[in-house]
Amino acid sequence: MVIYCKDICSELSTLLSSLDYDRLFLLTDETTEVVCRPLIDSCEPLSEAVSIVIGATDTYKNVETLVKVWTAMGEAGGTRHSLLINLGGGMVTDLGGFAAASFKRGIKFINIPTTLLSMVDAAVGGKTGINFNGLKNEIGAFRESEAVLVDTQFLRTLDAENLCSGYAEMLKHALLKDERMWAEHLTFDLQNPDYEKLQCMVADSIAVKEDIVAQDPHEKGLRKALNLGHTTGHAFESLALARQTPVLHGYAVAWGLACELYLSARKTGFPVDKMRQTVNFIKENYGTFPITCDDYEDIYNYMTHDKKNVAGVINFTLLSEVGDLCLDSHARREEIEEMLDFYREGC
Ligand SMILES: NC(=O)c1ccc[n+]([C@@H]2O[C@H](COP(=O)([O-])OP(=O)(O)OC[C@H]3O[C@@H](n4cnc5c(N)ncnc54)[C@H](O)[C@@H]3O)[C@@H](O)[C@H]2O)c1
Ligand SMILES: O=C(O)C(=O)C[C@@H](O)[C@H](O)[C@H](O)COP(=O)(O)O
Ligand SMILES: [Zn+2]
Repeated sequence: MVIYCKDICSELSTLLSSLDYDRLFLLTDETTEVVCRPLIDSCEPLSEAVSIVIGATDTYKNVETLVKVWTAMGEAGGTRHSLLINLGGGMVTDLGGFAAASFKRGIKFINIPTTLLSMVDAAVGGKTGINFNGLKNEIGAFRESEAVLVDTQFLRTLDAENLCSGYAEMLKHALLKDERMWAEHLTFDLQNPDYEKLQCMVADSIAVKEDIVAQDPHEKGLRKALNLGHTTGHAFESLALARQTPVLHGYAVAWGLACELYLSARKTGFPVDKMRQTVNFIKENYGTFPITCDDYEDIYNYMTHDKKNVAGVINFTLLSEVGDLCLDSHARREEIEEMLDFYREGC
């Protein structure tokens, strides 16, 4: 359930009074604790909440942080009837969601997304988890939150890079939806954003995700659409992590979209002019991820761990048109290398 808030404190109070719980926990990261928590602090039930603060950024979306959260909840008397509020970006909602899914075999949680990315994507739809063994979201569970409280006020303090990062997932949703939404997203001035317009676009973007998740919550089929750009994007993200120069998830997704639209044009008939327009938008707003032919082996190996794969075959989500999905599209190693050649030379 997504609740669009005009007054987040009163919406949160109403929600909390409708839920049955014994202890309340509030999970933040070191940044959201300082810049976002003040926006909800006057919500009266929060005065009773046990606060858990973890490190900020994706390097903390790991098992050590998860242990810290489990330990804090256990030591403060958490039970299966406790409730966790995740206040933060996708790192907090993914890790907090998984902590809630696993503590005492599962407790209730509420997501309050504070980045653009977590509003339109991470906080919605029930995918929770952590990075492990150098791989993105390697360990996790599907578990839906009780509610997602969306308040775009939080975006006021978000830096430009994280805004761009979230926008990449919005562009992905637009590519999945239709030509009107795609064109609207390519003409939006991301360097000088119109926040009022963005607010409407956020709601449209969430609607795309909610609609797909409602039809296939556990990614048996249709939900693989939401992974467009991610077979390659996650490989780039893991490679950057291994190089100890992490990149924001949305940037990796944008670069992955550029690659996978090329593959779509090559294999499933996606129109070349639309591929070029989208790739140009990505180049202008996200730059390029530096790779050489020497990285191909590592990138390919990361792709072999993608969760859409079956029996050793690497599966991509491709498009034959904006809004027309080709799920479970295979690509041979030579085709993947050709895609990476295009990326190195064309981007
Ligand atoms: N579960 C899903 O369906 C799903 C979907 C997309 C992405 N993800 C995951 O989400 C994560 C990325 O999420 P993210 O982009 O939100 O990153 P993030 O949570 O790391 O937040 C980015 C940075 O912004 C700071 N921040 C958060 N809110 C802020 C605010 N309002 N003002 C100022 N700073 C703020 C954070 O402290 C952090 O430093 C990745 O781990 C990705 O794998 C999950
Ligand atoms: O909600 C989904 O489904 C997605 O795939 C959304 C993605 O944007 C997100 O990055 C997700 O965490 C990726 O999941 P994974 O299963 O590929 O790890
Ligand atoms: Zn993503």
